[in-house]
Amino acid sequence: MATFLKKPLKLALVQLASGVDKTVNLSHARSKVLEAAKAGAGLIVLPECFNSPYGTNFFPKYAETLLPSPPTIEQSPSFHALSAIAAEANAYLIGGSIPELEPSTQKYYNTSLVFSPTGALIGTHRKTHLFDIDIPGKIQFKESDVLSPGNKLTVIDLPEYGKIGLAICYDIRFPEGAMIAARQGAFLLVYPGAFNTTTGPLHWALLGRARAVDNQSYVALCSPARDLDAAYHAYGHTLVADPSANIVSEAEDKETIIYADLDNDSIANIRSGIPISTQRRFDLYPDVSAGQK
Ligand SMILES: NC(=O)CC(=O)C(=O)O
Repeated sequence: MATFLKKPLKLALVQLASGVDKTVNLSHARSKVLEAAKAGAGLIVLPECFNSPYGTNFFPKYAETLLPSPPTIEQSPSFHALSAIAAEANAYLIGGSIPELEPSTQKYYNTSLVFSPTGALIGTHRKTHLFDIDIPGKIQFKESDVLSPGNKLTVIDLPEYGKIGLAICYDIRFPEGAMIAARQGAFLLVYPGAFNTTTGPLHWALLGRARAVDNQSYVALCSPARDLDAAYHAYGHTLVADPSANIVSEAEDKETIIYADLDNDSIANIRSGIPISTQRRFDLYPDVSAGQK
C-alpha cells in the first residue's frame, strides 16, 4: 500500500475569535493552540489574518517585517509568538496568516508562517491570488488595492508525517496549485481562509470538497469566528474534508476548535479504488505539475 501519511495524525483547526488588539489576539491564539495540543493534536492551524481584523485598511497598520529571516521581536512579534507557541505545544503550527511588509520593496503581502514542534520556521506562503471581487449589493473587496501577490506555490515537508500543500483562502479557487501539491505527494491541503457570508454559503464547502475529490487528499479550511461587529463578516464553518470528499468535521460560526484523525489508509484506499492519479491523459492536456518544485 502506498504511503502518503507516515503515521496517523490528529489535526486541529482553531476557529479563532480575533479583535483589534494584536497582543490580545496573540495571547488568545496561544491558549487555543495549547488547548488543541493538550487534546493530542500534532498539527494545529490558525485562520487567515488571525492577529488582526480582515480588511485592506487594516493591513498596513498590522503589517510586520519578516525579512531578513529571522526578524527581531520588534520587527515581528507574531513570528516570535508563533515560534514559542509551537515549541510550547510541541506540535506543528500553521500560523494562519498575517499582513507582511517587505522593507526592501515596501510591498505588503498576506503571509502564512509554519513552525515545527521545536519552534523552527519550516515554511512560508504569500497569498498568490488576491481577493478582488465585486458582487453588486453584496460584497466588494479589493486586496490588490494594498497587497501584492506571492509568486510561489508552497509544499512543506513535516518529517514525521509527510508533505502538505499550503495556500490561503482565495487561492483555493484555482485548482492547479492543489493538484501540483498532491502530485508532489501531499497528504493534506491546508487553506487558512476568511470567506464571507455571501461567498461562504455558496462556495466554501463546495471548494473544500472539490479540492479533496480532485486530488484524493485531505483538505482543511480554517476560518476566523464570525464577528458581526467587525467590518468583514467571516463565514466560519471551518472544516476538514477526507480524501473521498466527505466532510468529517465542521464548525458553525462561533469560536471553537475542530479535530480530525487523518490516516494513510483513507488516502490509499480511495486512490486504489478510483485511480485517477494514474489515469490522467497528459497526452491530451499538459501536466500542470511538470517542472514544479
Ligand atoms: N477572502 C478571500 O480571500 C476569498 C473569499 O472570500 C472568496 O473567495 O469568496
